[in-house]
Amino acid sequence: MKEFLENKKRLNEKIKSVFIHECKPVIDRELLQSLPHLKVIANSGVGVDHLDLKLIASFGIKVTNTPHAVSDSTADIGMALMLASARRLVEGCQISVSPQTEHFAADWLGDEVTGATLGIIGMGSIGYKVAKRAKAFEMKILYHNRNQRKEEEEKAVGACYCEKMEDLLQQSDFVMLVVNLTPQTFRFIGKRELELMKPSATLINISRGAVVDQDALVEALQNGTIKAAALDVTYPEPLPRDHSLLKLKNIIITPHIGTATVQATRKMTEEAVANILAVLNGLTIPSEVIPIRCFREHTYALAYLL
Ligand SMILES: O=C(O)[C@H](O)CO
Repeated sequence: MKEFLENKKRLNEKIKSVFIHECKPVIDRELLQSLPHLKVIANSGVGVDHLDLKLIASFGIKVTNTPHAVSDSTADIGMALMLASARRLVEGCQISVSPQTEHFAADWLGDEVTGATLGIIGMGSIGYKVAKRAKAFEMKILYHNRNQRKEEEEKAVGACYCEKMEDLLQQSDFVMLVVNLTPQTFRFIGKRELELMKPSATLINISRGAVVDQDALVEALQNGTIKAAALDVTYPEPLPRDHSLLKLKNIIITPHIGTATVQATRKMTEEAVANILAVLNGLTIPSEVIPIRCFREHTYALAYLL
């Protein structure tokens, strides 16, 4: 145990120095070579686009994530962004605190989500939680899933499957992105896709910033191709202060807070610990991430095991 703690301290020192120098710990070949006893990288969160899974696997190191812990809080952020955008909550808040409040126009109107069509792109566990919430708001739900049709989930929430994403884009009042970032979903929503959307539609992104072509989004928001956007994720994060997206009025941007709740943080830690213990004890790993083609940016947590 003493040795374990000493090694952990040494690892923490190493990781800390990477944080200090680069503001994010890059898990590269050099770092992995310097950690010959590393057994598992336990990611706190579901997205692993920041990890080079093949490289890590080539060192015999396991990668795990926490898909169950994040689904409620991330689905809540999706709903919060949709409602805030539809009801112009941020603008309303600004009007309330501005000295010009008395000039508040009586025709200042938002939209109701009740009865509107929500198109969910990516019906994984977060997408499904979004659909359950949208059902309670009496929305019409469409979904597109690249891998497989989810018939059970479809029935449970009364969702309609769109085999072609184009159909979903053309019919939805709100389009919510809930896909993983992979080479296949990189810039998944570009000029063409935005042009397929209704001019009255809103794009909501709770997945990863790079899923959207941000230049095309700026253009679409400036020229009225779509009505508004609500993003919890951008590329990069945070956006440079002079970025065009930050100058637009018809956008809400939050700083990637999908999992930033007390409850999700506790659940992520519990899930990560369960994963680590399973690797240590040679048991079935609750949430192992199998290497596929992936993106790599940074990582959140490392577990150093003897
Ligand atoms: O991937 C996740 O779970 C969240 O976006 C936190 O990074």
